[in-house]
Amino acid sequence: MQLGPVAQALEAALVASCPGDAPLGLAVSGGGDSMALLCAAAERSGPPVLAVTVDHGLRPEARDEARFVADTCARLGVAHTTLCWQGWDGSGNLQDAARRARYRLIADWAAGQGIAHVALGHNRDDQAETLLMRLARGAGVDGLSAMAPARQSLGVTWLRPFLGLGRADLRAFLDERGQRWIEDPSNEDTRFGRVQARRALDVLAPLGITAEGLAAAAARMASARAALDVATREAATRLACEDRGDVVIDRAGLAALSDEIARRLLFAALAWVATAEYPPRAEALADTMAALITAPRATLHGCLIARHGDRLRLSREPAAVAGKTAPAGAAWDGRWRMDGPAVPGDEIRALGEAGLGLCPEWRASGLPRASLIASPSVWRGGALIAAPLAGFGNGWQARVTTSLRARIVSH
Ligand SMILES: Nc1ncnc2c1ncn2[C@@H]1O[C@H](COP(=O)(O)OP(=O)(O)OP(=O)(O)O)[C@@H](O)[C@H]1O
Repeated sequence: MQLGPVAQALEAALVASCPGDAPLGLAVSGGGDSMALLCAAAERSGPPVLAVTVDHGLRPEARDEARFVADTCARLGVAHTTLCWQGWDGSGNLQDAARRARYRLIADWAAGQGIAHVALGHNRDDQAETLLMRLARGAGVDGLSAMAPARQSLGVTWLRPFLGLGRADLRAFLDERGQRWIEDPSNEDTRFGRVQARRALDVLAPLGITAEGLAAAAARMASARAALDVATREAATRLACEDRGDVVIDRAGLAALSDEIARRLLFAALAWVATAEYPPRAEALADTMAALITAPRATLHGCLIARHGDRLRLSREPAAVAGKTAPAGAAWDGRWRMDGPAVPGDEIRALGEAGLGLCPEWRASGLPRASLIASPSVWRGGALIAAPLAGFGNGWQARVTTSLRARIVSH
């Protein structure tokens, strides 16, 4: 039997990225895109398919929507789970927090089910609208890059089989099957940037600016971004080295790089040292680098950047970690682990000025004072037990669990 474009797209994505016998997770909100995903996956003969819906508890209808997906799954013979999110602490952007929580909840669910691949319903129109919204914010290559058809994060490979299909194609596929979907009322709310972008696409059509064309441009941006990542990794290998959690960069080499690669290298180094999810703003970085022409040091993004002869050293800013604590067995400041003879109640903290004063051998470490003050140390009540980077190991070792290189993949 000839497969239609929707089934074909799913098939192609699975052949490209998912082993033939692996179970497949589906993130199904009940909207047209993910309902098409559900129907197409249910029609395949192959390994088991499991669907999941996140009820963010933010709209009264959300519970009914999850029920609608569950009922449809029952009819199609697909196992279904609803996950509830109650985690918003009221801080930050609600949409962003909900989105992150959704991915986290789905990833945990997938791990619990032994599922390594989860498909999402994003389509070509989403891609084009995102590009327009990012253009409005003056985004560069990274921001204008298309979503990847397959991407690893949170221990899951996320698949987006429908990036080459339009929203209308997916709805037509559902109509053919008499399958309903939920129309999100916010899709008509012109206060949302995405809805404005959708309307703008209609206006742009006479100029020949189409979702297809914009999606193609976004794909080229993604390819350019990948090339920039390679160049940045090469620059990092040549010019930068990790030194016990700090990054040391050759200043002359950095100055000889193109602005774009220098910025990317510094972004990655700052984000690695500060375990920050996002890099600092480009303007803030430019101001800081200009200040460092005359000033010996500057702070940015929770990091201290200091000139040491012909090198720049990026280290954690002591003030940024002064109040951070973690149990001895846990990660500290997002990237440090302390291994040693722990007893219950032992705590990891930044060494601090006072702690450094208890480490007479610190100069032998060769690390600057500021790096050591921000370095991890073990405390038992008020007593310093170990400060491995400051020459007071006492049977303990400090190790960084991430790498600068891994940070230089901007997506
Ligand atoms: N509540 C939900 N439960 C399960 N899956 C969901 C839910 N919301 C969205 N998804 C999945 O994510 C896909 C994209 O949805 P949507 O465009 O609303 O996400 P978004 O908030 O824009 O996030 P992104 O930044 O990933 O695009 C859907 O097609 C579906 O596969």
